[in-house]
Amino acid sequence: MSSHKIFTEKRKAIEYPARKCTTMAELRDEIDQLDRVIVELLSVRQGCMEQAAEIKQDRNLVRDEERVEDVVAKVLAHADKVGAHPELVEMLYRDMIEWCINYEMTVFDSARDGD
Ligand SMILES: C=C(O[C@@H]1C=C(C(=O)O)C=C[C@H]1O)C(=O)O
Repeated sequence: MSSHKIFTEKRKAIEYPARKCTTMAELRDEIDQLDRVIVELLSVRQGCMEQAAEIKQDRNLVRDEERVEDVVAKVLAHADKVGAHPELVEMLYRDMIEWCINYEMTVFDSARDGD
Protein backbone atom coordinates (compact mmCIF):
# COMPACT_ATOMS: atom_id res chain seq x y z
CA MET A 1 0.00 0.00 0.00
CA SER A 2 1.59 3.30 -1.04
CA SER A 3 1.57 6.18 1.41
CA HIS A 4 0.12 9.42 0.14
CA LYS A 5 -1.70 12.58 1.11
CA ILE A 6 -5.21 13.31 -0.06
CA PHE A 7 -5.59 16.33 -2.29
CA THR A 8 -7.98 17.65 -4.88
CA GLU A 9 -6.71 18.18 -8.39
CA LYS A 10 -7.85 21.75 -8.86
CA ARG A 11 -7.46 23.24 -5.40
CA LYS A 12 -5.87 22.44 -2.08
CA ALA A 13 -8.94 22.48 0.14
CA ILE A 14 -12.49 21.36 -0.45
CA GLU A 15 -14.91 24.27 -0.33
CA TYR A 16 -17.60 23.95 2.25
CA PRO A 17 -20.40 24.33 1.38
CA ALA A 18 -19.85 23.36 -2.28
CA ARG A 19 -19.01 26.09 -4.76
CA LYS A 20 -22.13 27.69 -6.24
CA CYS A 21 -22.47 26.47 -9.84
CA THR A 22 -24.62 27.78 -12.65
CA THR A 23 -24.40 24.93 -15.16
CA MET A 24 -24.75 21.17 -14.82
CA ALA A 25 -21.30 20.69 -16.37
CA GLU A 26 -19.74 22.86 -13.65
CA LEU A 27 -21.75 21.15 -10.93
CA ARG A 28 -20.83 17.67 -12.18
CA ASP A 29 -17.19 18.65 -12.20
CA GLU A 30 -17.61 19.69 -8.56
CA ILE A 31 -19.30 16.36 -7.73
CA ASP A 32 -16.61 14.39 -9.62
CA GLN A 33 -13.91 16.10 -7.56
CA LEU A 34 -15.70 15.34 -4.31
CA ASP A 35 -16.14 11.71 -5.38
CA ARG A 36 -12.41 11.33 -5.94
CA VAL A 37 -11.73 12.58 -2.42
CA ILE A 38 -14.44 10.33 -0.96
CA VAL A 39 -12.95 7.30 -2.75
CA GLU A 40 -9.48 8.15 -1.41
CA LEU A 41 -10.88 8.37 2.11
CA LEU A 42 -12.61 5.01 1.63
CA SER A 43 -9.27 3.57 0.58
CA VAL A 44 -7.64 4.91 3.76
CA ARG A 45 -10.49 3.43 5.85
CA GLN A 46 -10.12 0.11 4.03
CA GLY A 47 -6.44 0.13 5.03
CA CYS A 48 -7.51 0.48 8.68
CA MET A 49 -9.46 -2.79 8.30
CA GLU A 50 -6.29 -4.49 7.10
CA GLN A 51 -4.52 -3.25 10.26
CA ALA A 52 -7.44 -4.37 12.45
CA ALA A 53 -7.20 -7.88 10.96
CA GLU A 54 -3.53 -7.94 11.96
CA ILE A 55 -4.02 -6.51 15.46
CA LYS A 56 -6.98 -8.70 16.47
CA GLN A 57 -5.83 -12.13 17.59
CA ASP A 58 -9.22 -13.83 17.72
CA ARG A 59 -11.60 -14.26 14.78
CA ASN A 60 -14.53 -13.68 17.15
CA LEU A 61 -13.28 -10.14 17.74
CA VAL A 62 -13.56 -9.16 14.07
CA ARG A 63 -17.25 -8.26 14.45
CA ASP A 64 -17.70 -6.00 17.47
CA GLU A 65 -21.34 -4.91 17.61
CA GLU A 66 -20.71 -2.48 20.47
CA ARG A 67 -18.09 -0.68 18.37
CA VAL A 68 -20.43 -0.68 15.33
CA GLU A 69 -23.07 1.18 17.36
CA ASP A 70 -20.41 3.51 18.76
CA VAL A 71 -19.24 4.41 15.21
CA VAL A 72 -22.82 4.98 14.01
CA ALA A 73 -23.65 7.15 17.05
CA LYS A 74 -20.50 9.24 16.51
CA VAL A 75 -21.09 9.82 12.80
CA LEU A 76 -24.74 10.70 13.46
CA ALA A 77 -23.69 13.26 16.06
CA HIS A 78 -21.23 14.71 13.55
CA ALA A 79 -23.84 14.66 10.78
CA ASP A 80 -26.12 16.71 13.00
CA LYS A 81 -23.33 19.22 13.64
CA VAL A 82 -22.46 19.74 9.97
CA GLY A 83 -25.92 19.40 8.41
CA ALA A 84 -25.58 16.01 6.70
CA HIS A 85 -28.84 14.08 6.43
CA PRO A 86 -28.95 11.42 9.19
CA GLU A 87 -30.70 8.87 6.94
CA LEU A 88 -28.01 9.15 4.28
CA VAL A 89 -25.19 8.91 6.82
CA GLU A 90 -26.68 6.01 8.79
CA MET A 91 -27.55 3.96 5.70
CA LEU A 92 -24.14 4.43 4.09
CA TYR A 93 -22.29 3.75 7.33
CA ARG A 94 -24.20 0.60 8.22
CA ASP A 95 -23.63 -0.78 4.70
CA MET A 96 -19.98 0.26 4.69
CA ILE A 97 -19.29 -1.23 8.13
CA GLU A 98 -20.91 -4.51 7.10
CA TRP A 99 -18.66 -4.58 4.04
CA CYS A 100 -15.66 -3.69 6.24
CA ILE A 101 -16.37 -6.54 8.66
CA ASN A 102 -16.52 -9.04 5.79
CA TYR A 103 -13.33 -7.61 4.31
CA GLU A 104 -11.58 -7.72 7.70
CA MET A 105 -12.69 -11.35 8.08
CA THR A 106 -11.25 -12.23 4.65
CA VAL A 107 -7.95 -10.51 5.47
CA PHE A 108 -7.89 -12.16 8.92
CA ASP A 109 -8.37 -15.62 7.39
CA SER A 110 -5.93 -15.20 4.51
CA ALA A 111 -3.19 -13.89 6.84
CA ARG A 112 -3.56 -17.03 8.96
CA ASP A 113 -4.13 -19.50 6.15
CA GLY A 114 -2.69 -22.88 7.04
CA ASP A 115 -1.99 -21.97 10.70
C1 LIG B 1 -12.36 -2.01 12.67
C2 LIG B 1 -13.08 -2.73 13.52
O1 LIG B 1 -13.73 -3.89 13.10
C3 LIG B 1 -15.05 -3.87 12.60
C4 LIG B 1 -15.30 -2.74 11.67
C5 LIG B 1 -15.81 -1.54 12.12
C6 LIG B 1 -15.81 -0.32 11.24
O2 LIG B 1 -15.87 -0.46 10.02
O3 LIG B 1 -15.75 0.79 11.80
C7 LIG B 1 -16.34 -1.46 13.42
C8 LIG B 1 -16.44 -2.56 14.23
C9 LIG B 1 -15.86 -3.88 13.87
O4 LIG B 1 -16.76 -4.91 13.88
C10 LIG B 1 -13.18 -2.40 14.94
O5 LIG B 1 -13.46 -3.30 15.74
O6 LIG B 1 -12.96 -1.23 15.30
